[in-house]
Amino acid sequence: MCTGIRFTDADGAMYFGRNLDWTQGYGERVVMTPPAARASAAFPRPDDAGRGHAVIGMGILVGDLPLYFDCGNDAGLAVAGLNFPQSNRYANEPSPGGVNVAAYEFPFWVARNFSTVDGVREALRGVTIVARPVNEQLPVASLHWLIGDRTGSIVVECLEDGVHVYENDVDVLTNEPTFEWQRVNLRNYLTVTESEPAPAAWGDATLAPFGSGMGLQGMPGDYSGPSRFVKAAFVNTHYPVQKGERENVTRLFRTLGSVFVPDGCARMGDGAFERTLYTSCFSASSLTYYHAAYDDLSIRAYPLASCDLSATEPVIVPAAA
Ligand SMILES: C[C@H](CCC(=O)NCCS(=O)(=O)O)[C@H]1CC[C@H]2[C@@H]3[C@H](O)C[C@@H]4C[C@H](O)CC[C@]4(C)[C@H]3C[C@H](O)[C@]12C
Repeated sequence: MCTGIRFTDADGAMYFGRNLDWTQGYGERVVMTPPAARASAAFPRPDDAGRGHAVIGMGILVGDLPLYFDCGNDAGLAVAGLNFPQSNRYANEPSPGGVNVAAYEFPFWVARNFSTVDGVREALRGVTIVARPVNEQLPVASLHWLIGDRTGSIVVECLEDGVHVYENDVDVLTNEPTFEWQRVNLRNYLTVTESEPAPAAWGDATLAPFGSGMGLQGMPGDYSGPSRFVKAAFVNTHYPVQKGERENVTRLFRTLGSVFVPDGCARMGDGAFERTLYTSCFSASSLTYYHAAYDDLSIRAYPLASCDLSATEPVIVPAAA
């Protein structure tokens, strides 16, 4: 399970974040890729030459290649990959003469080369996303992606008939099934409300609400993809707009906290429990990546401005003091 969200503050600046729900980590760290770094691309592409956006996020380094789970860039664009194992169909082979991107490099390709969701949407018309493993130890991960900037967010899914790009008017993504299904399913919950219900008359009996929060009776509380989608969509679209970095980071962590997966509740087929290994937040206002791990309640900040942007290869970023 994983959940991604996006929203904007009172000044229109974007905050973007995710819960990474899984059984084990991959040795991931906060990685910053400076503008001048050259990372080897899986396929020859016009964007190979020259500089790109500075990118910061959670990932692993394989040689000179940053494999991001989620990241943001110096233009305020952010992207996150979430598990999508049943519906996902990447292309098996690259398309000759076209722009090909391996699934493992997709978040980096997006954050490296684009400044806006509009730019990504436009570019994706001609892109093939290819099922290519990183190496023998790191096979293909079946994912779909949430991509956001100050104007909104899109979801990218590879289905039977190719790459789909969906406008995301609730700014939330979880896991299976498809985004289209999850968006239609929200209509099952249109009667849930933040308001306290009025007392009801049942014959001679008057039934008074127990208190506030009862309007959400019927809101699912389990940890499945559809249930987390509904809950996160409700909270994300009802949380009052905030002003200020601290207030918006709080908003992001509290919203994702509403779908946080504690240990012992979601067992996988292999017997291990999934839990929210970390929650991250990218602030496009301050260009800071924030991170909190499952067993450490403090939120650590990694400002892009504190990184050595003149470096020539991706670097692991220590938390700011
Ligand atoms: C497992 C992660 C997604 C978490 C998630 O969505 N959980 C939901 C589980 S469920 O469906 O609801 O059961 C994904 C997100 C990013 C993925 C990683 C990134 O894509 C980077 C590389 C890519 C390589 O191909 C595989 C290793 C890997 C290091 C990936 C491992 C794993 O698939 C990650 C960490």
